[in-house]
Amino acid sequence: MYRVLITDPLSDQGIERLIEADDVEVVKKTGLNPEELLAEIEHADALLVRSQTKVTAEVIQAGKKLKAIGRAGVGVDNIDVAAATSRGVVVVNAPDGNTISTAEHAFAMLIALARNIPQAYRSTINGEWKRKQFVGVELHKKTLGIVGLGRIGTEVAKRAHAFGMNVVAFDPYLTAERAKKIGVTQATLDELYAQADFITVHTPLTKETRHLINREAFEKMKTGVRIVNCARGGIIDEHALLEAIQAGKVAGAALDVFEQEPPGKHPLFDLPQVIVTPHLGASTVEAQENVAIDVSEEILHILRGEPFKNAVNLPSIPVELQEKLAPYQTLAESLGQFIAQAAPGALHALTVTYSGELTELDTAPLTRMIIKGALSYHLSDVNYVNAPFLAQQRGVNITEQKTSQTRGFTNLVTVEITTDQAQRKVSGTLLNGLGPRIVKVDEYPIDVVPEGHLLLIQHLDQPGVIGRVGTLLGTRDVNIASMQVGRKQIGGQAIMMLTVDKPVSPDILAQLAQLDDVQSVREIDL
Ligand SMILES: NC(=O)c1ccc[n+]([C@@H]2O[C@H](COP(=O)([O-])OP(=O)(O)OC[C@H]3O[C@@H](n4cnc5c(N)ncnc54)[C@H](O)[C@@H]3O)[C@@H](O)[C@H]2O)c1
Ligand SMILES: O=C(O)[C@H](O)COP(=O)(O)O
Repeated sequence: MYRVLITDPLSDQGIERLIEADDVEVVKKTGLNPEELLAEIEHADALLVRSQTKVTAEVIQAGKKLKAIGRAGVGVDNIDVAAATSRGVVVVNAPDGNTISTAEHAFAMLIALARNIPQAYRSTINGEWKRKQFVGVELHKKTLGIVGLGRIGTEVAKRAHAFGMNVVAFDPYLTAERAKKIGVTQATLDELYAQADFITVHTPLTKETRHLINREAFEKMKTGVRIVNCARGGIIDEHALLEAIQAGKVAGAALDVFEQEPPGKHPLFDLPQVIVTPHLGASTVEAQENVAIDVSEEILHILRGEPFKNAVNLPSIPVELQEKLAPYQTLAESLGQFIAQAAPGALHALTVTYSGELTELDTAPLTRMIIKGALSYHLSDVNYVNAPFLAQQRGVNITEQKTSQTRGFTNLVTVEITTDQAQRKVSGTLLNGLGPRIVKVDEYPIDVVPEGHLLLIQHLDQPGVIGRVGTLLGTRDVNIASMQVGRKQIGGQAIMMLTVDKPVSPDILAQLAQLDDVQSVREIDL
């Protein structure tokens, strides 16, 4: 039974699939203080949050069974993603479900700002009738500057067009083709500042975007510009915004998000030009249901070991590619496990070479499986998420390459490692209908199913050596299920690969290594 802990308010309809799942126990505990969260997380297999819960490294560390963190929404800045990655915890979000709601909210804020709606409302219900004071400006024929033309920025652009606005956009990843398709003028930030009557930001909060809109930026803007932030507090320097409004440079600002949330009594709130909402961008019935459904499904997939798509700390793999790579996963992982056990010493470098039909695919996910397999021999907490991170942390040099040399196989994966004591190579293939096979170890051709208990023995190709190995194992009650011998030339270096029915004890391994003409013995468990 998987325990899924939910610590922020989520739509009940949205989490129905989790509640109905036979293998899941849902525990809803909102408003936990940090100590309570640390206590609860200890028993959770998955954690589901919105933007309120701060999922710190300490929380992730305390989650001894934690496999997944689901964010019912877009921004993951309340989650220490790096800490999750290093612990092998998958972080998934729901990037699409609240796009429309947030774009509509940003547009609502834009109109409210242009027409002083919140200020006029407050004045009117207080018994005043100040028609002159609340004269606004039209959006029609004005220029809207959009900083960050992703999902939400693009939806805002569409709405701006409907209102007859010119749209200029800055996004470092915006191509000329995409700008043309959306109907926006691509601009540098400085050009955008110089042209825009309204500026709305729709970027994530990152090192680059923190205080992107600062004092220098305000200086480059038109006098009378109006600013909207429904993305993240911190993208706009609130202190610089306050000064720019007081100086008359900025005519008004509409803010849904703040550097500190909740912001408490903020100096910006004393300015009549500022209108605010309490982080409501995604707060619609529809968006909350969408994101909760999306993230619940993702969590179920992760817990059940099924494919999932919106991982924040894993590269996304298109479904068609997932389907093509799926049959190779076992081969990839077992080649990694095999090679790590075949070579003694600390791993320095691992090179994977793909050939045959695999050269046409994006093989990065298979390399990840190989790294996982190789590291799992040395480390206990390695998984598909943290394997490349752990390899990098330990200074292992990973190389992936492709070659047209097929050596007669329709597909071939070769893994070569260098440790501080040895260098070894193993090649495997996926035989149509028969599954994975190891077809070469170093330069010796063999044919072995990569599973169970294997003995890899390096020896001299001399009469009697095979018999001596067989006799020793037999007398020590170790049954040999299969045996393969590979050699390059008669009487030269050779390898023996045995599949045995049970693990072989260290003293038997030591005795095997002492036999005449036997040079080395490695036990490999797959
Ligand atoms: N107020 C809310 O309730 C609410 C709701 C949903 C999303 N959001 C926030 O809105 C933001 C955007 O969400 P989205 O779904 O559109 O994300 P997205 O990833 O689709 O788009 C973000 C865009 O920002 C661009 N970008 C990144 N760095 C940039 C930079 N330095 N300058 C300019 N552009 C840059 C990216 O290229 C991308 O196109 C996120 O921060 C998200 O957390 C807020
Ligand atoms: O990044 C998001 O998805 C929004 O900020 C929504 O946050 P919320 O789930 O706390 O409303």
